Order: sequence, then structure tokens, then C-alpha cells
Amino acid sequence: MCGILGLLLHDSNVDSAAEICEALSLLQHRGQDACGIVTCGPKGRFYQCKANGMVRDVFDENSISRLIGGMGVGHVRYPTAGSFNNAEAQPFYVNSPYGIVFAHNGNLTNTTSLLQYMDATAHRHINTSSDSELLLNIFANNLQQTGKFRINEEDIFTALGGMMKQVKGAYACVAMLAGFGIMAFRDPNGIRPVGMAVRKSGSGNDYLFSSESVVADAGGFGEWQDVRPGEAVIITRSGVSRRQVAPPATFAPDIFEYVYFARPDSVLDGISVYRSRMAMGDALADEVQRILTENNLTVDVVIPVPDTSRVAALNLAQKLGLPYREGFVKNRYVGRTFIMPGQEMRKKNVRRKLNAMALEFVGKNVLLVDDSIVRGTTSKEIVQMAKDVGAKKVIVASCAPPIRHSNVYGIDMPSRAELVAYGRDTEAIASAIGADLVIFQTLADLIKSVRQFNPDIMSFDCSVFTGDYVTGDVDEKYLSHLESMRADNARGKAMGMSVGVQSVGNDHSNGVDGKTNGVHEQRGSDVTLGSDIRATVNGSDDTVGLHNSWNTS
Ligand SMILES: O=P(O)(O)OC[C@H]1O[C@H](OP(=O)(O)OP(=O)(O)O)[C@H](O)[C@@H]1O
Ligand SMILES: NC(=O)CC[C@H](N)C(=O)O
Ligand SMILES: [Mg+2]
Repeated sequence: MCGILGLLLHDSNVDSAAEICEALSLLQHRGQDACGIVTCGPKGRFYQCKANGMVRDVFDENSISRLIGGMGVGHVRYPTAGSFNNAEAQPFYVNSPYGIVFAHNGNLTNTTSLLQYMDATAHRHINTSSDSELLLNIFANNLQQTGKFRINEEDIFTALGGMMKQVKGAYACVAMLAGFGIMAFRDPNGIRPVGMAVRKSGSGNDYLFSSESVVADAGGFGEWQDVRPGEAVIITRSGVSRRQVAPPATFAPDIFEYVYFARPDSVLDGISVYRSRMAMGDALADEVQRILTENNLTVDVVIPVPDTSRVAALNLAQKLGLPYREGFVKNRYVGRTFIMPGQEMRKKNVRRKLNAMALEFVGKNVLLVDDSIVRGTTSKEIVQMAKDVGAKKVIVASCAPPIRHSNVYGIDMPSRAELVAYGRDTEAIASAIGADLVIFQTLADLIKSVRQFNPDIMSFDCSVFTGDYVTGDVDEKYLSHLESMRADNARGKAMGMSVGVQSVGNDHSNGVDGKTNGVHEQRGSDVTLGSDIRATVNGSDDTVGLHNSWNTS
């Protein structure tokens, strides 16, 4: 999952970077690996700062002050394709046509054929293994085909429509065209979220695109609207244009956004994440009661696994009339562990992040509630911690059903073998994490918990629970390929991602018959794009892309 942002201020003399930076920090929970901002200033020039790290580490007053311009795009990254290399930090930029900046949340599933197309037909160079850079170039290539000196909204809609025909997978994107404006679009299944909001500013409006509505609330924006699946929205100084650019497909927002990814104070596709988590707790309470009775067990206390499960755990405890206690205290300076790279780091950080308070555990049958059990990293550690401080019995309840399938749409769960529920029944899962009993929400209850707040949504992407992939192109061959490339134990070898190595480019080298050429090795250190040089100025003095009234000089 990544976070994407776009901001266009009515007053072009006010720089947008500080506000984008603030907003990115509100989306930090969606990606902790890298972040970046590109702004567009006078003469359509882009100003960029991006690097590996959290928002607070990458940006400071100095770097922000060098990001000039009243519109910009921001990104926080949680890698699901390519590597963790800083060359894949976003936003991405291409100079041709017109100067485009691009931020992507999601994951493409037909990158192999797209890369071939880029190489053999479009002759565009893809310099990293990132699917987002590829997506940008598909868009750019479609835009190029207009062949125009100056383009308009219609041309962009046409290019995006063409792109949506070629590309498969999940993508919610924000883009910016030099001197023109910002735009957002969403894949035809609407798997990943993005919405827009508006704020009065003097005689005009400021506009925001964001993955989550929490950013709009915090920035004083109102009238939040989700971008519709297959829709594109373009905002220029002259106003807002919206267009359905892809034919309607099954709308299937990812249910895992509600389970884990999104902030509780966001509303996605008309559904309050907070309310849906409360409902998950209520529904799980019934299942817990049923299974406890079946096993002739009683529980003394309900303890959430901070942070995400808190909301659901409180409702569950209330419904069962059990005490709710914060038995685990979270170190607020450790981020989310699930989205950290590598099993060793995840494991180490669960211990750094959570500490069990013995007084809430000693001699008790404790019910630990988590939002989900994925690799089992968290549950294995916390069950042990609970036992170490004297719990009598440890029962784990999960607000989501067992996860037994890979995610291919923007969550880094490529390998089934890494999932603790893969090939295990409930009893075997309990034994794998060391618990006395494990209780899972049923899929029907999970869907009901979310859908009741917007019955217009007929389906959700539940592929991690069911193995049904809504884009229709994901088969066993693809899943095995993904596993061989991205499983924890395969990554180092497959992607040259060892820390400190500036792996730039992929094996697909334009013009050299698919062999890696020497150019790639030289890149990454002295090339502006893809390096971690801060507040680097891109672009030139030319005025390509200064198309309309946005032109400031
Ligand atoms: O079974 P696992 O592979 O451990 O994954 C599941 C756990 O990871 C997440 O927590 P995380 O620490 O990422 O974030 P949180 O603080 O928002 O709960 C999630 O909330 C579960 O606790
Ligand atoms: N989680 C995401 O949305 C990742 C976006 C993109 N696939 C990347 O790896 O950078
Ligand atoms: Mg958690």
C-alpha cells in the first residue's frame, strides 16, 4: 500500500510543499520505506525531493523551502514491485511528452508484456524494476500519440482510456503535467482508493487528491468525493473535469483497507473505516462466544494488539461484557511492523514495539484481539510475551479470516508459503503461533461488517482470503512467478536489493537486445532522478508543457 497526494493551490504564489509534507505525514501508515514530493513552479519547472525514509527524516525546513510552486504531487512508498532501492522512490518523472510527474498506489499484474511493449514498440526506456515507472511510461506513450504541440483535457482523457485498456492490476494514481494541472485516476475495479476535496481560497478554490479522506479533514478541505473506478479527474486553473475513461467493471475495493491499512478516521468509498472496525468487533464477539462455549472455555480479559485492532477489540469486549485492558504498551516511535521489509526486521520490531504489562496477564485466561494474522510474526511474539508474563491461557481472535492467498494488488504478500494460515487448519495455526486457541472472523461477517455502511458496493476484493482475483488475469503461473521473484528468501538474489547497492534499471535494456548495458551501473549516483539528492531541480528553461492559464510567466 502506498499513499498518494496531489495539491493545487489557487494562489500560485504560495508554495504547496509544506502542506504536501504535512499531508504525507498523515498517510505515513500507508508506506514507511520511501517518500517524495515534486512541485511545479514558474515556467513549468519541477522541483523534486525524494529518498528512502519516513517523511520526518526525508524533509526538513531547508528541503521544503527549495520545493517551489503552487501545485505538487506527493508519495509515501511501501514497495510491492521492484526493490527497496531509493531509485524507486516516488513520484516518478518523465520529460516527454510535456513533463509528467506520477505517483502510484497499487500493483500491476501484466508487467512482463508491458515491458516488452515498451521495448519493442514504444522504444521507451524503463530505468528501474518499479511497475509505477512502467505505468507512467505507458501513460506518457499514449499521450505522445496525440502528436500535439499543446494538449487539452480531452487528449488526457483519451490517453488515460488507452492506458486503462493496456494495463491490468490495481492502480490509484495522482499525476501532474508541467504548467497544466494535476489529475487522479483509478483502475476500472477501483481496488485502491483515491478521492478529492476542495477548500475555499480567496476568490477561488484549492484542490486536493488523496488516498484517504483524513488528509482533507486535517487540511480544512470539504466536499470529499471518491474518484470512481475507471474515472479520471483533471484539475487546472480553469476548473475540474471528470470523465469515465474505462468501461464499467466490477467495483471491488480492497477489503483489507478496512481491516488494516487505512486510518480509522478515514472514510473510503462512503464507508467509515472506524465504524467498519467497530462492526468487525461486534461480529467477532458472536463467533468468539460460540467457539468458547464449544470448547468449554472462559475468558477473563480482552487485550488488543496495538494499534489497529483497538477499535474492534473494545467493541468485542463490550458485547461480551468482558473487561478491556491495554495489556500491551506500544512504543510510539516504532512504526508498523507488517509493512517493514524482511522477516528478521519485522520480528525484531514486534518486540521493540510492544511490551506486555504482567499485571494484566498473571493467572488469567486472556483473549488477544488482532485485526489480522498474516505471517504470524506478531501473534507468535505476543503469545510468547503473554505467556512469559504469566498468562494462564492465551486465545487469539482475528477480525479477518485466515489469509491463505497472495496479494497481487498492492500489499506485499507475494508468497503463500510465508502466510501462517497457508496449508494449516485453525488448530495447526494455533500451534504454529503457540496459542491455546485461535478464532477467526468468517468472511461473510467481515464483508457484512464493511458493506452495511454502503450497500451500493456489491463486492470487495477479498482475494487474500479466497484466491479469487477480480482482474481475471491472475493464474497459477503468474502466482508462482511472483513467489519466485518476491518471496522473502528470493528477493536479495532476484533483485539485487542488498542495502546500499544502487540498483538502477532492470534487465530490459532498450536497444541492447534485452541485455543489461553499462549505462545502468553508472546511474543512481549522479543522475538527478532516482538518487537521494534532496530538493533537486529538474527541468530546463524551455516552456514545453506550459499550456494554459496556469502559465505563470
Ligand atoms: O501476522 P503478521 O504478519 O504479524 O501481520 C499482522 C499484524 O501486522 C499488523 O500490525 P502492524 O504492527 O503492522 O501495525 P499496527 O500498529 O497498525 O497494528 C496488523 O495489525 C497485525 O498486528
Ligand atoms: N504499495 C504500493 O502501492 C506500491 C506501489 C508500487 N507497486 C511500488 O512498489 O512502488
Ligand atoms: Mg497490528
